Amino acid sequence: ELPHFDDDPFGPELLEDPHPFHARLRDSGPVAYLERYGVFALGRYEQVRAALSDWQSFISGAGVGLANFRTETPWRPPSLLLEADPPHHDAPRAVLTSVLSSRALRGLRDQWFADPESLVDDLVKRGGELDAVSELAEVFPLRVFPDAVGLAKDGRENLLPYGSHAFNAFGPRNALVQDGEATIGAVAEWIGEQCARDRLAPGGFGEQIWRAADRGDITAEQAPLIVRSLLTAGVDTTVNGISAVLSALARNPEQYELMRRRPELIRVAFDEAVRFESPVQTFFRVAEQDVSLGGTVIPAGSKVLMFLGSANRDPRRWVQPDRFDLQRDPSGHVGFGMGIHQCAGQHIARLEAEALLTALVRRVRRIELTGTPRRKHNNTLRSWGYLPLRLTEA
Ligand code: HEM
Ligand SMILES: O=C(O)c1ccc(C2CC2)cc1
Repeated sequence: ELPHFDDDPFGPELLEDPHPFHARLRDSGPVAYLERYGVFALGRYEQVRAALSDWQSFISGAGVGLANFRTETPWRPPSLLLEADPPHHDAPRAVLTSVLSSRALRGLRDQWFADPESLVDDLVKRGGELDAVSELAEVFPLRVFPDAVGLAKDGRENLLPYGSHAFNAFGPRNALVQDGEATIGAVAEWIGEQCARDRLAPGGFGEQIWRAADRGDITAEQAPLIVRSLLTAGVDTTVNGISAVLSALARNPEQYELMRRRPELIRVAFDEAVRFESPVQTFFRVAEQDVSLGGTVIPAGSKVLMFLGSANRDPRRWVQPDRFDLQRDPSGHVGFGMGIHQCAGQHIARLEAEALLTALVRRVRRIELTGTPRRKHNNTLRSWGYLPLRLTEA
């Protein structure tokens, strides 16, 4: 018998603390049904990974939020990657894979590693007390990533509000979405303008996407939408990934010590934080045809909600999943997704985190919480709004 839940995963209680619900969902069975939204729910690693990998049965082209694009008008033209299936997905994906490849990022490594050194130096000299969200996690990505895309200097304050709204819009049209709708018009207009070729600095990721259109790899109509993907997915995610790793290190000082002794663990630390916190908590799919999963037949046309955050803490897959542990191997986590839609920007995210953590371990002996952190609620992002820390000089 299919377990039914009337919990609201997009309500304030579960956005504040999803873990008890995730445990009930996982323990209820491989597939469940959320009555409030009329969608199927996957909480276990095995089924989330299966749905992410089977893109023919679980499609993205009808939207990866609650809205079904077959019956509802999207709030913005659909993404050519995230909200597309093969074959339409193929060319835009190939272009971004090439533009954002780890080889392509080698040129950025030196300047991205230099930037946070001055930032951390200033914070430590100032006594090391800070709100790590507003003074670190929201600062560093917004200094390096827009430059790498080739954005103009002014108007960048639109990037975080745009991303927050886009991530809220994957959920139901609750208060979080309605609050964003009041101001998103001007913000979305600014974002759209920045995707035009003449706004993008030569050599940046944006202009490289336009050059792919010159080569005929994609069309000139597709180019600005692919740039829009970078602006939508490239900022809020890394801000929350960085907050997540700083929060985890502050709560586990012995892990920070270990990372200082063994800097090769820096890259593990970020992926372990992405597994542990799952900055991107959920995504939907639509069943293309009747599909059997975990002993349940999911009828064609159904929306399926994948709880990435729950899968990343499934004790059926992870030993002591609720521990932030730099000596585990976090590979295989679904925090960046899995399969053909797996995060196209994961190398960017890892490089930003590696740069910041490298600057920290050099200058800071200890990171500790100095107050009560506060969450920032979003329908899709797991996010800190306030993270009071003290950085003790090494
Ligand atoms: C900690 C940081 C990040 C996290 C946790 C994250 C998470 C994810 C996840 C879960 C997906 C899969 C979506 C799905 O399966 O429907 C995804 C896809 C994607 N991400 Fe990331 N992401 C991060 C950073 C970035 C950055 C920095 C960029 C761009 C520079 C980016 C661009 C994209 C794009 C374009 C896709 C769609 C790929 C496709 O559909 O083929 N992401 N990301
Ligand atoms: O293509 C896009 O616009 C896009 C928007 C949001 C994401 C989330 C998963 C990081 C990915 C892509």
